[in-house]
Amino acid sequence: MTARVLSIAGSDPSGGAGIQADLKSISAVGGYGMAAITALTAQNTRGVRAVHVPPAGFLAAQLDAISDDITIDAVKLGMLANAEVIRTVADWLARTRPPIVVLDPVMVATSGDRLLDADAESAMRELLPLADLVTPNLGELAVLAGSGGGPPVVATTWAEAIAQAESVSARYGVRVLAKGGHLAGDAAPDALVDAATATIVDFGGERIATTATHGTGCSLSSAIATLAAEHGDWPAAITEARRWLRESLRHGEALGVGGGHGPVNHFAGLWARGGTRTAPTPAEVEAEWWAGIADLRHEIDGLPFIRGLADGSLEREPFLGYLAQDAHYLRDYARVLAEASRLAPDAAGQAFWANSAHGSIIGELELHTGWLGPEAGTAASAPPDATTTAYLDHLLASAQRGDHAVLIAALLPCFWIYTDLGERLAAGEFGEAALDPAHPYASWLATYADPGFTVATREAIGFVTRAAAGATPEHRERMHRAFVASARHELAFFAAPLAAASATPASAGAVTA
Ligand SMILES: Nc1ncnc2c1ncn2[C@@H]1O[C@H](COP(=O)(O)OP(=O)(O)O)[C@@H](O)[C@H]1O
Ligand SMILES: Cc1ncc(COP(=O)(O)O)c(N)n1
Repeated sequence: MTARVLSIAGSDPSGGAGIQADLKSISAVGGYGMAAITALTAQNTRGVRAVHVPPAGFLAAQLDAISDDITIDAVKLGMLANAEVIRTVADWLARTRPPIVVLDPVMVATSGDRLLDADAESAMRELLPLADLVTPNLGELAVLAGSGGGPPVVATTWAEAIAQAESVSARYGVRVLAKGGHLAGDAAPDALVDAATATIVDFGGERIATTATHGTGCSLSSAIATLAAEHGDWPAAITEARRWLRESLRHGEALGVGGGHGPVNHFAGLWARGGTRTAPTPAEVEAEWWAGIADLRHEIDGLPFIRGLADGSLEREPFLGYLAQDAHYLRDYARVLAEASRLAPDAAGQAFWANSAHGSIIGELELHTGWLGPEAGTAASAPPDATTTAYLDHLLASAQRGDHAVLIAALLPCFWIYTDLGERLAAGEFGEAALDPAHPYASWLATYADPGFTVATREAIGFVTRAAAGATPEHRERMHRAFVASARHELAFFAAPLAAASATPASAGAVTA
């Protein structure tokens, strides 16, 4: 299930920190993001120019509006601005008890500007026990570890930072993620410290050379809240959030946002892995693929073979020659359908393609006991011609490559084009003669319009278009190419019987797999 995550934080109009960063981070790691705004800042990558804190009552109204309606799986707390805001949030937390609360105790921006009133630090301490995890940077950790008496002593070594985190964890009964982003040196370690279980989990990592560190704390805490809701395990959530943040940090500068500390690229990984491209629905694939072979279908409709078949004027010799090639075709088509069954990813597909293989070989046998019986003569015993061989080679090669989705795309035109032709012949679209019981090929035309075949074709279209809709764009394109190649072979196949008598259509000569 998608974690529903609420950020309660300030707004950064430059989009790198605050709720803007939170929503991007929650989305990037797979959550549904919500945001209740505590404060508005006027800031960019260089610094904070002004802060406006709306009345706390309005924050309470935002929070209640959400919790009255929506199940919240995790809360991330960011900039809380002042003591009144903190108390409003604390009240709401005490009433609603969200299952996961991650507190990023934002006090000072990367630029050095204050984001929390100095007199609100004690209110922040009261909030700590309501959190499951607090994620201070070194400066914030020093404030929380201090007594509030003298000035905070910021850790200069990682060992000092861990010691401060242990004392904060023990004093406030909260897990602490100490963050080493502001440490001097080549390392940027973090550590999860839990005094209750006396455990420290270290997350090592070299420092990434970049100026794009605006909003790293916001982004990390939001990602951890989301992933903790999903995993139910803190170290696993932190490990994954850090891996994602580090990938995003590496691509921040390339965004070219601002002249100061720029944002990380929250979606760098998703974009690189194809995340910006939308997927068509199966119905859209069906419409696009069918429209894409409209010219080929139109050419098939106009072939002398199809016209002669429809009006009954087609000579017996080329008709039987066509059936003989069809018999050769069906025999190998059945083998390729069987291979599609073997490669099918699920039982439904396995059953469908096996059943189709059976139907195809039965069709071939019926041709021999019927039209191509012993009295049919020489046309019926012709070996596979070049057109039949080329079509079968395309299908057999698709089977050999072992990609089920591409294979069933190659198999589809034979279902689809035949069914469409059969339905339109039976509807009289090619003239009334095709409906005459005295038509010389009446029984053959009837097999085209077989309702069972129509049902199978609908199913085949469903299997192929669902696979295409779920495929990557590249994979879908390979499927489409195999589909179009087969449609071209269909045209050539219908053109071949009369190819000697009439000119070969231009596109039928240009068949490529
Ligand atoms: N240059 C960097 N290279 C790698 N990780 C970094 C770098 N800067 C910050 N981080 C990581 O970003 C997260 C935020 O850390 P930090 O900068 O310490 O907090 P904040 O953004 O709250 O000031 C931590 O996981 C930290 O390790
Ligand atoms: C609204 C808002 N919230 C938080 C931060 C801190 O982010 P960082 O310390 O990573 O710059 C910020 N700059 N603005």
